[in-house]
Amino acid sequence: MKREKAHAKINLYLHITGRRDDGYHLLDSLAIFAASGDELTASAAPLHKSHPDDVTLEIDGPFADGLADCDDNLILRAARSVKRVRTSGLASGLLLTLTKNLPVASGIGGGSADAAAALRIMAAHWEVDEAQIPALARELGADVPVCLKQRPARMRGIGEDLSAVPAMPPFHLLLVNPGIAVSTPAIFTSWKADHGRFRQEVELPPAWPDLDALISFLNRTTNDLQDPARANYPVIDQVLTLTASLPGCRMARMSGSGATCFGIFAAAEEAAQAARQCRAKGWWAEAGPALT
Ligand SMILES: C[C@@](CO)(OP(=O)(O)O)[C@H](O)COP(=O)(O)OP(=O)(O)OC[C@H]1O[C@@H](n2ccc(N)nc2=O)[C@H](O)[C@@H]1O
Ligand SMILES: Nc1ncnc2c1ncn2[C@@H]1O[C@H](COP(=O)(O)OP(=O)(O)O)[C@@H](O)[C@H]1O
Repeated sequence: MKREKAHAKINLYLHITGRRDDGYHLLDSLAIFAASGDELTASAAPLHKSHPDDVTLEIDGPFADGLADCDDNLILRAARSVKRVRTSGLASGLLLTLTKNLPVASGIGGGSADAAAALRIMAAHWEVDEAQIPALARELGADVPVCLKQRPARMRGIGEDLSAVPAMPPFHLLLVNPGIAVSTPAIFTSWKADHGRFRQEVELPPAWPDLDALISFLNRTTNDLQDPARANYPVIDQVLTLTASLPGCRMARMSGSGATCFGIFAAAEEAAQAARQCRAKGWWAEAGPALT
């Protein structure tokens, strides 16, 4: 049995720097990963001639219902991509079980992280040239490449142009989602309708020696998708206001196209206490170390 964690991706900042002819937006974003995540387990299964993907997917966990209407899970799309590039026949199929711990359509790339985890598992299980995996990831979605390694990275292009970032100090993340699913394309469209202006790329410092340095850097950045998301979903304002007010919170911001917001904390216990207070509002909230 093989087990892979599909960690939540957090955009610490997200600037829109341009737009391609196909409508995709060019980004400059600093992505990191949280301890929270989905889990994907795989075990070998007999081959079924009738099953086109040689993969069977079962879904459990607290947010499994959020995928009930999804007729083409990114994990199965990843399986079909791998099938195209496999170099040999199969000795066995795969039974995959996704434990869906992350809210769906929530700005923390859960589906992308699941797809990347599936690519890692299937590349190891079947004979696949590792060098082909990044191209498959790019085809599956703009956020999938960064989720392959799950390490802090600067994302440019539409997300596929990845580069290393200065070392980060350790810190703790609070993730809060008020229970609404947000459509990524709709938020990009709202940004445009709101006359969003393209930004210059950010200049990264050579290092962030401590959390104060990281916070003061982040305070000079923004998430360009936050205002359009807040305008569409006022509850995001409530999440940001509460998160920012909780003891020990050094900054609060929305991730990706929302609605999940994050708080940055120096101390684990303060982040854990903040999560309890957010859960008392009926929101999903988790706290844990940032994977810096
Ligand atoms: C906004 C971000 C920031 O990391 O995160 P999430 O909110 O999804 O977590 C990502 O760029 C989302 O990546 P992902 O969710 O994989 O996007 P895709 O499936 O490739 O694209 C969905 C749709 O979003 C829009 N899109 C996506 C990425 C991008 N750079 N520009 C875009 O305009 C397009 O309308 C596209 O049709
Ligand atoms: N394994 C998966 N987990 C989550 N969403 C998935 C998955 N497979 C397909 N999807 C679809 O992808 C969309 C984006 O989901 P997700 O990655 O959770 O959000 P976001 O792009 O906001 O970070 C959802 O609307 C869902 O229908």
